[in-house]
Amino acid sequence: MDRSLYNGATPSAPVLEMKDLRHEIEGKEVLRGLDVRADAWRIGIVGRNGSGKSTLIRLLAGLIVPTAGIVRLGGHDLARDRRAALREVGILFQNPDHQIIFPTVIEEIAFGPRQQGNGKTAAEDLARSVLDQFGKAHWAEAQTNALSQGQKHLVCLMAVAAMKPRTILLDEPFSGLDIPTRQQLHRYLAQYEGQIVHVTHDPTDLETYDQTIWLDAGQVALAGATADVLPRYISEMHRQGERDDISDLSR
Ligand SMILES: Nc1ncnc2c1ncn2[C@@H]1O[C@H](COP(=O)(O)OP(=O)(O)OP(=O)(O)O)[C@@H](O)[C@H]1O
Repeated sequence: MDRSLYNGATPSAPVLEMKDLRHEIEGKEVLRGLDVRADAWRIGIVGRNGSGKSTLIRLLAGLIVPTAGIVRLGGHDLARDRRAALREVGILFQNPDHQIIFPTVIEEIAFGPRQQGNGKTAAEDLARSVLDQFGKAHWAEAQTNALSQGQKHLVCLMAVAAMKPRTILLDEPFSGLDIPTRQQLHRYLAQYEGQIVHVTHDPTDLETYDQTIWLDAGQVALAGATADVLPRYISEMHRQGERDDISDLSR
């Protein structure tokens, strides 16, 4: 893969770094002292519902400021350095309807490059080249509201890719999609030359990933090579599935 295109003058992946990272929401400590360093091109974040995954993704993207501690991506504190954020990071959320704002595909994809300072024609040229790269040149004038959910996800991915961030953060982007659509979107994602940090509770999403961080109740249960972390996560999830903690209202 030619990673030099993606703001990546360096051949190494951006480093995710957390030092005693803490975050409270409405008085509840959602993240409780995370100390992690991960530096692969493909990083997964797994954990049960409510373990703090989405909060961590928002902190990494700089969308929220931590209550205490340090969180950096590629050496940047993105909550404080919004210019770097625009260049370094793109984020894909679970629901594409919350992300798509323009009536046509080309306008949607050209929006990010416009925000980055490109003129209208240059931004549209960039958008067309991304559509071409994904084999979707014929989608340019399509109405975004007429697309299927899977197609909308792909438009969001292309819109993020058009900004060429070094890192794309994915927050459970494929939940609710059927298996063939998920497989196809995974193939498109695999083509991305930049770094991908993918939050999911589904370990099958991460089988090909290099490193995985497992969050449990706002703390790191385990972090390291996916080949080590994932089997232990799966067996613990099965063990917990035998119990009945769904009835526990303190979670
Ligand atoms: N806006 C909010 N107000 C109150 N509590 C919140 C808010 N956002 C998150 N929380 C709480 O913070 C904790 C972590 O939530 P978060 O969404 O980060 O977890 P998650 O691992 O992404 O969960 P899921 O897999 O269900 O999306 C949960 O207990 C949640 O109830």
